[in-house]
Amino acid sequence: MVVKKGNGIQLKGELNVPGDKSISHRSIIFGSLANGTTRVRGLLESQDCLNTVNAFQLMGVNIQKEHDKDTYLIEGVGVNGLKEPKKLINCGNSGTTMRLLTGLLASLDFYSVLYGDESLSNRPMKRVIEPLQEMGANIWCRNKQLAPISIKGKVLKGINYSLPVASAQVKSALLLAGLNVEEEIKIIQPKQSRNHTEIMLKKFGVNLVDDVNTISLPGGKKNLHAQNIVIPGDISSASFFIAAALLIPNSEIKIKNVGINDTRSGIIDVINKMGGTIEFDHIRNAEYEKVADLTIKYQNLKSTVIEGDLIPRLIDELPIVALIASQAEGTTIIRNAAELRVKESDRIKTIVQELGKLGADIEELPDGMVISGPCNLKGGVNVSSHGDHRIAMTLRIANLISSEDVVIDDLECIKTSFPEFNQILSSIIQY
Ligand SMILES: O=C(O)C1=C[C@@H](OP(=O)(O)O)[C@@H](O)[C@H](O)C1
Ligand SMILES: C=C(OP(=O)(O)O)C(=O)O
Repeated sequence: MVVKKGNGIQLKGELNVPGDKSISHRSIIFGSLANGTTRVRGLLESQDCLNTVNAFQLMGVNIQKEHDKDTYLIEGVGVNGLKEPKKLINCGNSGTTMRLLTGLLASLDFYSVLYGDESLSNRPMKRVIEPLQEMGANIWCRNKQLAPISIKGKVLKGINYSLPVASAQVKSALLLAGLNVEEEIKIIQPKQSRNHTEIMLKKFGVNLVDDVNTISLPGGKKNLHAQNIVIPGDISSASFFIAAALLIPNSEIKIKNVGINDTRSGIIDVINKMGGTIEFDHIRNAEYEKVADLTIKYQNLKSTVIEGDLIPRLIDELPIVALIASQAEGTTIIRNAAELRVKESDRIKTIVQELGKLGADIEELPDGMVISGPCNLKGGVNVSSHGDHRIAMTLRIANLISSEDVVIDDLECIKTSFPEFNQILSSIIQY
């Protein structure tokens, strides 16, 4: 039995994680499309979400932070009130910004161009472009599948579409296009993916039928009514601290106000399957999204199998789950997760490569990985985040449990989703 290391440190205390990234993007989008002023508390001010804010400002929406307060005010212009942007829209590193906007802009009567950084320029866009073209959209892009994307919006037809992959971004793109369509939009998903768009559309007063794997948006122009939104803490950001507390001896932390929507809480199920316990307090419903305070203590874990319906419920957490598995007793298998290959990096390849350099027993599968533990992470090497925020944060936690220091090439990319990551981590480390 290998002894897990915390290098003499432990994690203690209470913390809050910043607002949920998926819900933040959607608040900006629906707030901009509503009639009236939407107030958003706890918006995630990460680079990805700021790119969405900039996009709507370019299309004439007044979005401002209230002086000295944690609240953004969005003066909605109505579904047809956006103006043609005079500049190209920079989506940066954000797949959510690019895919959701492609859907929305396909049905609005003006010309626009979306582009992104090198990583985003290599991520698949055919998955949104193809069904939108089936609805009649005018969209052009590089090699018929990659950004930059040019759109000349027009009146679209309805669609009855079975998604080939369980993607919340594709589902949301079609629903956004559907806000301006006279016919029904019906989407059948192979597995349940995050449902924040469905929840928020209903909150803004749109009549939508959402029956687990079938979503129907009736035809006709929609009117969205401005709302007050309070954004829960992001469980994907929390997962790095959850992992650190589970793996570092004598740790005990409480993460307050975390969103635990069932379509996002797969990591909790996995920890339970590994024999671990996370305590939930003060479970409540904030604007249709479930929220709780989570207490996590150091504990011994065993291996498990992660597959099937669980995968979309923890897709962004799989890099940090791989690190947890490297410290659990036995062989953990992750499969049905080929989607990891088309994120900010090929996350199967990058996590296997980088945790492997630290000494983890980890192998690649075409659609996942096999990890045996517990293993002593030796560290003492240079590793790369590959410019991917979730790989960077996983390696930062791996550094805490490695015998020798790990040098990570690029930590700047963390600002994509979690600019306060280092500061919050430092605040709970005790020596
Ligand atoms: O809709 C969203 O907000 C997201 C959906 C997921 O992507 P896919 O839709 O590609 O599965 C996820 O990985 C991404 O971080 C955010
Ligand atoms: C995949 C992610 O985001 P996006 O697709 O929006 O770039 C992520 O945040 O891990």
